[in-house]
Amino acid sequence: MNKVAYLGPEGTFSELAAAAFSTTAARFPYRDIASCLRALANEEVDAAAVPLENTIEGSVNITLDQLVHRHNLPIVGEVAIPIAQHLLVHPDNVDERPEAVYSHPHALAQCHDYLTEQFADSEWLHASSTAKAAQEIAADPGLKQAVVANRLAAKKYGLTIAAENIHDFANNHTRFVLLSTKGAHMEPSLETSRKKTTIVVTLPSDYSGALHQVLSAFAWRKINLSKIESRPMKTGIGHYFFIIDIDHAYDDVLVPGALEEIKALGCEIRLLGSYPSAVIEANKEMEFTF
Ligand SMILES: O=C(O)C(=O)C[C@]1(C(=O)O)C=C[C@@H](O)C=C1
Repeated sequence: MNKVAYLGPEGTFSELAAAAFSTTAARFPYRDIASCLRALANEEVDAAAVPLENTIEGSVNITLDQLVHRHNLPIVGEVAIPIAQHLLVHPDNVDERPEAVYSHPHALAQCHDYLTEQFADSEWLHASSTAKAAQEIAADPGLKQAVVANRLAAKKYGLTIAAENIHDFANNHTRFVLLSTKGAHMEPSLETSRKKTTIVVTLPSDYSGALHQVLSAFAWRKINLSKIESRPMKTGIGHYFFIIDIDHAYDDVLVPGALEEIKALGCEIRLLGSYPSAVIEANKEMEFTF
């Protein structure tokens, strides 16, 4: 893989994930997740590294919805990386109380308890990414705002860490997926024996027990599912599809039979990918490549 798109600017968690997927690929920052996926669809890049789910805040809906409704971009790898959120301030403002806290909405949500305790009276402002907030605050000390971002962003934009590890739960990880239409794959050092398959299931119609029947096809074969989530089909209230993560490869002995059984029930199945899945533990230094 030569070029990988990520949510920029430099210093986001997405850039850390892109570097974890490949230490050699050139990293290309984009202004939002939809632009990363468009760049891949338009073949400006060979791959995109985008967040899918966080242990504290849950799914990144924009990624799920873009993958289901807008594109046909296969998932070729997954890595869960540790997320340590810090409070950063401009070095000129270390002795002042910040007038607002600025960051990506997911980062603010991961620090909700801390921010409620420390900054209940301040405004919490949304940025397009953690590093974007850091970049803007670094450029204008007059703003007197604090930023929630990682250590890499502090270093890159010359901000001071005023408080460390402000996320509300210790085990904070975000799952990122690598998407590619060009046969890109993740760093061999990350490859584990764990394989996962993600499918989108649409039920034929809303009748009692429909989802139960789908789940039974997995249950009696003892196929473990690691996630099931309903998302709106965007066609009307009460219309949902299900995104299901299966803890096995697509061609694993019992999986094809389960999927055939679900199709025989009249369900539509779309494969989003079958891929190796890795976890980087919290004690591993993530900024090693920068
Ligand atoms: O803003 C960033 O640094 C990102 O990479 C985005 C993002 C997200 O979308 O959840 C990624 C990981 C963290 O959970 C917080 C923010």
